[in-house]
Amino acid sequence: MEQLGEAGPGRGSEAQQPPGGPFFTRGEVAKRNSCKEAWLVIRERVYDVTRFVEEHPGGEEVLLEQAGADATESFEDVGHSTDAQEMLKQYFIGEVHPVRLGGREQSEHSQGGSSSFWTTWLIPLFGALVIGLMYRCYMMDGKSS
Ligand code: HEM
Repeated sequence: MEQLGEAGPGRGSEAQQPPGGPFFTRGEVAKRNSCKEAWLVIRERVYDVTRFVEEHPGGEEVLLEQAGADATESFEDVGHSTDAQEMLKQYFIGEVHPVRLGGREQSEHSQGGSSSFWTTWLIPLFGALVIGLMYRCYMMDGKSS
C-alpha cells in the first residue's frame, strides 16, 4: 500500500501521459490479487482497482478474476466505453517497467557468468598446483634414494 501514497500526486491529468514512474514489476502486481488489494495491468499501465471492485458496472467477479494479472485483452474485448477509458485514470498508480525486469535478468546472467568463471579456471588451476607439488615430491624422493 505504501506505493499508493507515492503515486498519489501522479493521479489525475498526469495519468493520461504519465511522466515515467513509479514503476512496478509484474511480480509486484501479481501479489495484489485479492479483494483486499486488487491491481491490474492494462496496456503496460498499473491500476489499483481495490476501491473500484464493488462499483464496477460489469461486476466485481470479473475484476477479481483479473486481479494481479494483465487484463488488457479482457478490458478491450468488452469494448468499454470512452467513459470507462476515462475512469482508468482515477486508478492509475504506475507503469510496468520492462527495463527494470531486463536489467535484473541481465545481472542474474552476469552473476552466473562470473560463477562459471571460477569453476572454469580456479578448480583446474588448483588441480594443476596439486599435481605439480606431487611431481616435485616424487622427483625429490627419486633423488634421495
Ligand atoms: C479499471 C478497469 C476497469 C474500468 C474502469 C471499467 C469500467 C467499466 C464501466 C464504466 C462499465 C460500464 C459500461 C461501459 O461504460 O463501458 C464496465 C462494464 C463492464 N466491464 Fe469493466 N472496467 C474495468 C475493467 C474490466 C475488466 C478487466 C473486465 C474484464 C474481465 C471488465 C468487464 C466488464 C464487463 C463484462 C462489463 C459489462 C459490459 C456490458 O454490460 O455490456 N471490466 N466496466
